Amino acid sequence: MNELLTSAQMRAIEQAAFDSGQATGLELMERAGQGVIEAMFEALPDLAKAKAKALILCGPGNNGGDGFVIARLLHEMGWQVSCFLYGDPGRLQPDAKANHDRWGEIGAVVPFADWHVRERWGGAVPVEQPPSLIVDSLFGTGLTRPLARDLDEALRNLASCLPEGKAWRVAVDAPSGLCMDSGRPLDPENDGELPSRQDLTVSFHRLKRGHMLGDGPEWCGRVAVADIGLNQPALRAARPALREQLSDMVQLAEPDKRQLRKGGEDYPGAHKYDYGHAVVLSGGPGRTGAARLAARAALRVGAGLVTLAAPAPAMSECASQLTAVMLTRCNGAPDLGTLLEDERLNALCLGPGLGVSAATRDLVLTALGSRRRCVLDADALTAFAERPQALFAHLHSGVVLTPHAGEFARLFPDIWARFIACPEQGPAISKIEAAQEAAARAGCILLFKGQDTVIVEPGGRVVVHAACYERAAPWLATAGAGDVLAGMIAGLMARGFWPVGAAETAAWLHAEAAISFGPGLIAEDLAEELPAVLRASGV
Ligand SMILES: NC(=O)C1=CN([C@@H]2O[C@H](COP(=O)(O)OP(=O)(O)OC[C@H]3O[C@@H](n4cnc5c(N)ncnc54)[C@H](O)[C@@H]3O)[C@@H](O)[C@H]2O)[C@@H](O)CC1
Ligand SMILES: Nc1ncnc2c1ncn2[C@@H]1O[C@H](COP(=O)(O)OP(=O)(O)O)[C@@H](O)[C@H]1O
Ligand SMILES: [K+]
Repeated sequence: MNELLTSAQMRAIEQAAFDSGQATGLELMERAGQGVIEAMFEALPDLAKAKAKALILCGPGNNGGDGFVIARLLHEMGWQVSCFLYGDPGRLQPDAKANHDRWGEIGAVVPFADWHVRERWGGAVPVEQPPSLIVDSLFGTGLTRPLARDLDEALRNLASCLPEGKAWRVAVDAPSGLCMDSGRPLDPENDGELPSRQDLTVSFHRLKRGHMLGDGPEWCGRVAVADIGLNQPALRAARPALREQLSDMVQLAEPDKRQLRKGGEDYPGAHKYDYGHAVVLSGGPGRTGAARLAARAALRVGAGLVTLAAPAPAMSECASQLTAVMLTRCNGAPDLGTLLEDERLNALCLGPGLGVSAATRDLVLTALGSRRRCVLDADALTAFAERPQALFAHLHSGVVLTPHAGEFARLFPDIWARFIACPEQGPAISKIEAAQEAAARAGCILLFKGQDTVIVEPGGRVVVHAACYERAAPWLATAGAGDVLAGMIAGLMARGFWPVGAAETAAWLHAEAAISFGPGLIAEDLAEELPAVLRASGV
């Protein structure tokens, strides 16, 4: 249930269900409509108390078909329902047509040409009372191009007649106009501003990528997933073609709680060296804070030992601030080489506060040459902005790069340019494809930061940590939060986590610590919140 589907994967699952006789299209559509009704009354309890008047906007595809089911079911519950169709009833697909006709026995279907939004609900003389619920059943996973100008205008009119808060807005599967593979509005004319925000978006079977990535969460409002009775494991087992289509399934990040636990049945009498020894490289005087944040986080996440390696002039500054974290001198790449002769030092973190310089590049290349597991963040990335290839040539599968958007743009300018170009058709390139292409080029694990953090292992696991909806943690947008994340990944790698697993668990813990601490969070609080988070998650 922790998967994010593409539109094509959802269609493939649906097709496998038809082919295997698990369900018919009409059955799925009925369950979808029922699922929206149940989800919306559960998620929006005030809706039941509202004036029972609904406006259902149906589109030309199966998303519109779901809308006709919703219209009928709401009518059966005693709601007063108006149903509108954008599209030609004669060209509806059979299932949508069947539900259109069933609704037609109950009420009218107003064609788009007769919407006249302003005359109906706006201006000084409303001919009808406004609805308390607007259901967006125009386009779902089938959207491949921007909304037509006339439809877009009508929806914007409607939004201005019935602004947010005047009526509940529920989207069926997707807010119309949003590319569900990327979470990016297909809306070049309006700078990605869709006509309206939804209060709730009800997805079917699983979440789609667009619900969690990019601007998706902003336009979806909240999300619920309706079970429409598709047995994915059974379909997957029975249909080799489907297995293939679902092989690159993206997962939502989860912590590896078993591996996070210290001691326990597998390992009751472990020694501190059994949990590894992480080394964090520090910048010079006045620039040691970032590395200290990372080092403390590495220790809190459970590395057995953590050493901060600082240049001689910064030693006293560091010494005055450190207790459990150890300190050693490292005046540059040769010193790091000597330090790494101790094979117990098994995970490295370079970048926070290190400075953008040739010295940083030398440190990075020495670290990479040692083949230790390694996190490269911040300045360790920016130092290679002029010649990213000089970095990529030395990366290996034990390395995790943790760029934010600015660092990503410096290392992968061509991918970045394609990623930020305003999409005119779907499926638009998503942060997942951008990260996959970058990770393949770099040849190591890539954690692309942001509210939607994407973690990619080249040719392997793809994980998304989306800090949205109930996992929103806007307080993480604070200086030093990224340094803490880098330290946590290094600490987990020291403990023996595989790099991609370390990145996934760290991304989850990092956000969880922010959620647990709440507003007012600063970077120092993140590591200090970890014990509470670990305890609460049963570690
Ligand atoms: N896949 C499944 O398993 C299920 C799908 N269902 C519904 O079916 C929807 C997908 O249906 P469809 O594939 O028919 O697609 P949509 O109903 O989302 O879109 C209809 C069609 O419009 C065309 N189109 C795309 N962008 C357009 C634009 N901007 N302007 C005008 N036309 C445009 C496309 O040809 C597209 O196929 C889902 O979102 C969901 O609501 C549900 O009935 C339940 C089961
Ligand atoms: N609005 C947000 N919601 C959730 N997480 C966020 C948000 N903004 C930033 N983050 C997270 O906070 C961290 C910030 O890292 P970074 O940009 O490197 O900051 P710094 O360099 O100051 O440490 C990243 O892990 C990022 O994913
Ligand atoms: K929709």
